[in-house]
Amino acid sequence: MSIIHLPFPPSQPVSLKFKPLFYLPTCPKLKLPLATSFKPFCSSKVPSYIPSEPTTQNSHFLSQTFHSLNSLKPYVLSQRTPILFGWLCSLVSVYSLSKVVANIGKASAFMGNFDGMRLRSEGSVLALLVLARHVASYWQQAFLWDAALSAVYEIRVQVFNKVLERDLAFFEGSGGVSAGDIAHRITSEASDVADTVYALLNTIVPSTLQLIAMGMQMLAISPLLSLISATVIPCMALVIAHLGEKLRKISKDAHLAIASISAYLNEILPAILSVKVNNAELCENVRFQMLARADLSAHLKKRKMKALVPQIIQILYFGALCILFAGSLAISRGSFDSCSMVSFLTSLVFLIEPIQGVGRAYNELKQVEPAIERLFDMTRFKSMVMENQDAADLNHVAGELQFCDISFKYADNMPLVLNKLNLHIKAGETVALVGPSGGGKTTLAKLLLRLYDPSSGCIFIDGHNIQCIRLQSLRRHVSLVSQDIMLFSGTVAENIGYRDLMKNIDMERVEKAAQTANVDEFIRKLPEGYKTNIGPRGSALSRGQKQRLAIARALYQNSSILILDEATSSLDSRSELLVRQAVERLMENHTVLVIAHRLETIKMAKRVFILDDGRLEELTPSTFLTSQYESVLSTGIVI
Ligand SMILES: Nc1ncnc2c1ncn2[C@@H]1O[C@H](COP(=O)(O)OP(=O)(O)OP(=O)(O)O)[C@@H](O)[C@H]1O
Repeated sequence: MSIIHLPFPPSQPVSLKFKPLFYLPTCPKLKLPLATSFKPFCSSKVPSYIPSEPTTQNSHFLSQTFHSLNSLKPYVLSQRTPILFGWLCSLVSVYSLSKVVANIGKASAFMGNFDGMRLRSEGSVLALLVLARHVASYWQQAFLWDAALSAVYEIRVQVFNKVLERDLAFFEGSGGVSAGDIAHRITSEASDVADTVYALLNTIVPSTLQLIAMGMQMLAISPLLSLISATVIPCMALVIAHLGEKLRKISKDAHLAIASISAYLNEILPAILSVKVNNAELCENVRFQMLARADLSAHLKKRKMKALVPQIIQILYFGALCILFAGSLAISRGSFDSCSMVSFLTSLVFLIEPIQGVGRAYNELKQVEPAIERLFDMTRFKSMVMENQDAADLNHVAGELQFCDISFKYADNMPLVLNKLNLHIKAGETVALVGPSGGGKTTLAKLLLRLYDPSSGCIFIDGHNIQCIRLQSLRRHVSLVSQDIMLFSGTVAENIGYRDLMKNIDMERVEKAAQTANVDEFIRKLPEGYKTNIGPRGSALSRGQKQRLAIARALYQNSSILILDEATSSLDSRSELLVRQAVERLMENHTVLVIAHRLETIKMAKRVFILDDGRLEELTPSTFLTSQYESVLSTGIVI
């Protein structure tokens, strides 16, 4: 292993469980290892992979608990049947336990009198009762887990559904939430919610039943002793509430720390090629160590607190038990027999058990509150791209496009990307958009698909304002072949026929689209032809093959309007020819808005527009190929 020599003396070892690769000084604020060369990442705080969230720390902790419980309520109520069965089982379990407690005193008396016969019969009754308690307890847990996991299944599905409904702005831009963070909330944090729902369900009825049953037993034996025992409960409740609140705050940091790791990994692993070619392994290692270190510290704090809470409760519990035990002995002298004494103390032990259970459930709820907030936060939003109530479906679209006085900026504090832009494209026409990088070409395409709405101005398709067309209908008639090719894990056929993934993919149409896109020959050479899996994001394919597959998908969709955001990177001449032929066929019978980067593509267009600084200017093909050719080149078109 090579040793990395850093330009400063080693100070503090990175105290992780694995062997440290190198030693780094500590970032004082965070107690994180800091390499001077990586200062940008940790000059003041851990790199943020999740956007800062609205802080709710000032609101009252009980209102947060109610808020969290309110969010869970409809999902838990939908699981009434297993919950009721679980609670019925808990009734049987508690009934058996109270009988055990009552009989155990009698059994101890027969044991003292050496009455073998009575002892045997009482013993078998006790054994049956114990068995009944365990069987009922098993079914209680099985039913309540069923309810908790099913409720979280419903939550997951609903949250993911809402995430899909969110505007594109939620996922991109400087305030965008990273895919890793969303994945973490829906997977790991939702699992924590299931544990809490179970703990709550297991507490509400079973613990209350046990508390009542044991309390009644005790009251029947000695009301005075029971009253003294009852004073312990509010004291323990106060301590548990205080510790629970502390745990909630610590848990929030732990949730954010692990979500940051997840977001980071989701960003870096798909870009592993860039990491390798830039020799950035060391840099990424340090970045990961910083995030892992922050997570280590946050989780250690949480675990320590979680370990401390039961200890404090146990000490209180045993302390109270000892005092009560001594008190009971003193008071009981002469007031009730030893048999009642055994029953009273056994009831007391089983009375404290549900109190501990309530404490545990409360702590579970407190530590999962941040996860519940983060999960449901994604479902509370007001969409910026709204569908009009009277929006209509378009059955047939010829493809005429009109952009009228379109202005747009991504946020109020950002500059205009498009500035009073006007463009008219006739049905079936191919128009090329060229211009410098960042000129707003992709933004214009996003507006046409209503991924964003313009700040002012209107877009018309066949004379219909797109704000009056149902979103589904609009996106059925407008297809996008994006520069970032959007392929998924799955077979070639599923990728081409993506639109019909939930229906029956029409294989005849898939093959026709593939032939038109010049990709059929290649597909047939794959080990399983159209059934070959193309790997994550189509990683088993070359760039040219991916592009042609994306074109085949657009052809399969058969939309009247196509937006082709041409990839900037050049291909070898054969692949280029195959892609160009595919694009040419794509242009037949479609209205095509091509964001062009190659001269060959530009030549295919009927009209060429340059989009620069938010303004649009038409270039005639003759001027484009002569006098303005150089200037267009200098604006960033790759030929
Ligand atoms: N989600 C976003 N949030 C904020 N600003 C954005 C967002 N997307 C793009 N921009 C900004 O809007 C401007 C136009 O971007 P756009 O992607 O439309 O340019 P483009 O002409 O397509 O560039 P290229 O040819 O490099 O793809 C750029 O300045 C860019 O930084």
